[in-house]
Amino acid sequence: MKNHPNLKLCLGIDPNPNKNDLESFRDSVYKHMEILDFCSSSLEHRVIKPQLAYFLSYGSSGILLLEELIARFQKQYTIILDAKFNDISTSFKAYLNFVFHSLGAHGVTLSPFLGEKTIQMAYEEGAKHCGKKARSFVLCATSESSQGHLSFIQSNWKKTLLACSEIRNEIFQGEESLYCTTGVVVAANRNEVLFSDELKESNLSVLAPGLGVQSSDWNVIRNCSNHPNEIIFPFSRAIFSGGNIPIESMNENLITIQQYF
Ligand SMILES: O=c1ccn([C@@H]2O[C@H](COP(=O)(O)O)[C@@H](O)[C@H]2O)c(=O)[nH]1
Repeated sequence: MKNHPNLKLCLGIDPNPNKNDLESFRDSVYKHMEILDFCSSSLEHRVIKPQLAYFLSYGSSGILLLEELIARFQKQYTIILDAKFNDISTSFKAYLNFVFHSLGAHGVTLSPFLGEKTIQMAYEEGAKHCGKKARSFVLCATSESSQGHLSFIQSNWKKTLLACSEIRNEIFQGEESLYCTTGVVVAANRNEVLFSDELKESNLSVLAPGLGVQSSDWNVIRNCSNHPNEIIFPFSRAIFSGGNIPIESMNENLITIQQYF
């Protein structure tokens, strides 16, 4: 990590206990928090990515726990809510209020399906609330995607990159210190996009999920060491295993992964 400041390890918060009850979920969330407490001084880049779906599945009790987690770690960490939100702009504004105002997260993942206006809103709202700490990521090339009729959605990834970088240039008008707040999701197993000239020239920040349990080739991290973009690699199950393993094992997993950075 010290040698490659563009590469950032992100702790993915996906609490998913084997037992399907609120008490087990709460225990799992608190185990994640224990590691976050422990890491808040030792990790060089402190980025976390809570997956909204797991919290939502416990209704209002899950959301209360998410609020607690974000309030507790908001200062030490950059918090990206993995929610993949979008809607028409009036409704999307309410999603953004939830992320940046009610929760106090620093960024969100969003779908580009409804067009440029909502991407602009997400990038602007992030910078307005969190300045340089903001990070919002538009889905571009995901770790799972259609191989059938719907593959057209992602086959135009170059246009997604172009749209995002043009929106960023338009919003920030050369204020380059804010460029890092705007990004795209390009999964770590999407080499054709991750190592493309288009992505490198875009200067967009990259959220690259898909390592850990989804792929065993963690060398992609080292292969990115000369990449010009900021690349954030989230690891969830490979560290926390949904919260189903002892804290000591989580720590060991984290140490193994850190060696790749
Ligand atoms: O393309 C994508 C976009 C998002 N995700 C999310 O990232 C984590 C991955 O968890 P791991 O346990 O590290 O595999 C999860 O929350 C996904 O919803 C993704 O995997 N791929």
